[in-house]
Amino acid sequence: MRIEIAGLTKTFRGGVAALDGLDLTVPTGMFGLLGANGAGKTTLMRILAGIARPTAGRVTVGGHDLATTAGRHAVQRGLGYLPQDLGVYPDLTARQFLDYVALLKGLDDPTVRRRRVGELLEVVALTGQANRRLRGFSGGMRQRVGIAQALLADPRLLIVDEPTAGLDPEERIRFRTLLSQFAGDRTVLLSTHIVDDIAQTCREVAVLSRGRLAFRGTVESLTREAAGRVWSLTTAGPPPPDGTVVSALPAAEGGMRYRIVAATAPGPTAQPLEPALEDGYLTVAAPERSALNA
Ligand SMILES: Nc1ncnc2c1ncn2[C@@H]1O[C@H](COP(=O)(O)OP(=O)(O)OP(=O)(O)O)[C@@H](O)[C@H]1O
Repeated sequence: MRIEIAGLTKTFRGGVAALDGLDLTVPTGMFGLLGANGAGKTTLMRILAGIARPTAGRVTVGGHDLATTAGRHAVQRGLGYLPQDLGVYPDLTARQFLDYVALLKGLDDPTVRRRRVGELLEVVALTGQANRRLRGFSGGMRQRVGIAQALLADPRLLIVDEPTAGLDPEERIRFRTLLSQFAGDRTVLLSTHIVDDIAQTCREVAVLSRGRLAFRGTVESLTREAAGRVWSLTTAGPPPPDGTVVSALPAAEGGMRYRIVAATAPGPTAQPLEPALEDGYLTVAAPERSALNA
């Protein structure tokens, strides 16, 4: 299910342009969406889910135009959405909650519904906790309930907004593996701040910056954006003012060892390094600012 976005603009009251003439094509499979806080990721996802309306521009999902009521309904029938903050009813058990959402999604036949809920509890490895109230669930368990509710109607398009924020490493890995397994010939749009989640699951990625497309391409080509721009510099003094400090570690020989993304060597003793995805992301998303020196 291909998503075609052209000239997409969303301006909020007060003049904030959350999206500013965005052009983007999203193919079938897992697709990553990266961007700093406020870059416009959630706004884009809400528009794709039919919850928010654009100020200008055109979006089609699987050929259906989101500007029309018929188009929105067609998209919503094949859509699963896991928002940043999924409201759950704490007094319901996982099974009751999923049953309730399934009913809202039109799974009217109780036998079909029971079977589908049971299947999904199995998929997200919560069968053993199915009859516990959601109030006692950990963040990771709640996110798994969230993904189960998003998958109830077997969507062709799954939109997930920062699903791994706040999860411990084990839960994060489990969750992103689940998404990859689900993707197959469907479209999964994964928005996150966590560059590693994209590196481990997506072939292609887009980077949003201030409502515009800063990059679109393969994960490898985003990494290559930083080729020749990543440096290691050990110094007892402060980091150089130009460039973005990616990491700072105490050096064995004293002082600090900085990993720096900068167009030119940040000092005479700087050593070139192989770029990683995070370096590529910083090159396209924040070329003008340094993490430590901003
Ligand atoms: N309902 C709203 N009213 C006014 N401004 C809004 C509204 N929703 C979002 N914005 C603004 O639009 C911009 C983009 O916000 P958005 O939530 O889409 O970014 P984001 O990339 O999802 O950020 P985050 O990673 O923090 O969730 C921000 O400047 C935000 O303050």
